[in-house]
Amino acid sequence: MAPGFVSDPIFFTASALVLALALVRLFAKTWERRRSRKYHPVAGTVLNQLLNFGRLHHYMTDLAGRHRTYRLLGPLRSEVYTSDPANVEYMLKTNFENYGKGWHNYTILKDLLGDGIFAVDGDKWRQQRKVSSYEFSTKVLRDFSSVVFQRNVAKLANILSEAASANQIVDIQDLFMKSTLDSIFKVAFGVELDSMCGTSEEGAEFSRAFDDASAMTLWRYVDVSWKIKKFLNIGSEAALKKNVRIIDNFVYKLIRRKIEQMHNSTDNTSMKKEDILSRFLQVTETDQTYLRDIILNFIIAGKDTTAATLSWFIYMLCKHPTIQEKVAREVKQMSNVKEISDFSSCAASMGEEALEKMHYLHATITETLRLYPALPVDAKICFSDDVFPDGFNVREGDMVSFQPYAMGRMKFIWGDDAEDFRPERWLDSNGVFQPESPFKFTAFQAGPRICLGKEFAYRQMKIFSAVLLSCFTFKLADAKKPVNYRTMINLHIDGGLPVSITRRYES
Ligand code: HEM
Repeated sequence: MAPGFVSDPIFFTASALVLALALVRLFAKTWERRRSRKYHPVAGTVLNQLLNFGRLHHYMTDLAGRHRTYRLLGPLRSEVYTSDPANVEYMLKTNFENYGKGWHNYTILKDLLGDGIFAVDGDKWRQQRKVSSYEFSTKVLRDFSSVVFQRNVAKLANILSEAASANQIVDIQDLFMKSTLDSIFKVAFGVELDSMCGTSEEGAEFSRAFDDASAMTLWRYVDVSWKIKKFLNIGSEAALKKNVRIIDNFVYKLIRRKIEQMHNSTDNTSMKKEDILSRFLQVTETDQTYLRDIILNFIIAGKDTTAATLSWFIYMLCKHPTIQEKVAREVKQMSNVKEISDFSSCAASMGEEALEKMHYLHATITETLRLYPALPVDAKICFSDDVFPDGFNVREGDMVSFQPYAMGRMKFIWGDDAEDFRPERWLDSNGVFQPESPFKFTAFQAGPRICLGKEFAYRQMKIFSAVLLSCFTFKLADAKKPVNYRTMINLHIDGGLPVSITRRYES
């Protein structure tokens, strides 16, 4: 037999030994590396979130006060929560590609939001972002939406004026929800819903179903048994399914009507440019499910966020009457409204030029968003092992969230008066608004996925508040009743905001 290495027992044993040693060293090194990795402190478990569900953001703020970044352990994954601006910048911008909605968020959000911009990553996101950003930057949309906001706030002022005459208490949050729903429907889909004046029972049913479905979708983040419930069609999942059916019926009807209008229109070119839905219809007319998803995402973006912020804004002004007066004085001065003859002409005086001069109003809205951000927590999934700027590791599959609500209350970010409502913190010595880093003031997110409707939202909120504060003063109907949020995707006031209204003008 020819001498062969394999048949030599000494050589064989030596090779096996070397290989075994190399494997042991590799294993030891990997183990050592793993062991020496530092992870953010564990502050509790997701069970604690469940137990604190009704006061979830208070609970998370308490934890953030103890650890800038912390972990909560869960049965399936670890959850990392950060309020550190350096970490936020890293995940939203520096290493953007490594943090996204991921499969986890997608499965939770899918039943309500489908494949809409809020739920997806990658090409689906890029395509919707591109078309929507173009639409939002056009002057046509800006001018058209301002007119819609002015018309809707004039309607709202009429309702409030009647309530003032009758000494009636109104739920201002409910009215804001309806008027912003009307506005977004008109701007995005060219449809007059008129839910504010109550002419559409169907619209009211849709709005209710949408709110409930949004609360049940958020519940999935803390309810580990949601998939079983969905399979068995029981409890919150059965209710979610029912609400989604109401939403779908409404939206599909809207899409079919729009397609019909487009087909019947003789002047097809102008028809196609009219609203955001028409624009998307040009891209993907046949896929109605995809259109349904796009629509619902715009509704959730445009309705709840703005209405909730306006409600907290009025709440803050009721708690701080001197600030309410100061805003009203600035609005009067900058808009040149001498007396209120009718609400439509008052609204028409809130043009872009006048609004731009209202720095104190801008600061007061921004201060509201600092303490009451419409999206209190924002979760991403980490796609591969990573190290945050604070030196701690995050693992592939971890859910990583930044927390606008908790961040707005952190002394290490805003100073000792972090919890005080103080619009002046946003103004320089000449009273000019000074923006903050979006990684510190995270209400609109930051980086490539920063809110697309930020300018749109500010314009709507400024037009609404300028008109309402020119015409009325607001007081809490019951100053002793505690005001809290309802835990859901957006930060709504639980049970609404009942206020009494007095006219600022002679009737
Ligand atoms: C006070 C009002 C608003 C606030 C605080 C706000 C905040 C936010 C936040 C935090 C995100 C990131 C959400 C995520 O992680 O997916 C976002 C995204 C977005 N917002 Fe807003 N938003 C407001 C109003 C609006 C309005 C009025 C519109 C449009 C009508 C709008 C359109 C969008 C869109 C399309 C996105 C998705 C961007 C993307 O993923 O690329 N937002 N907004």
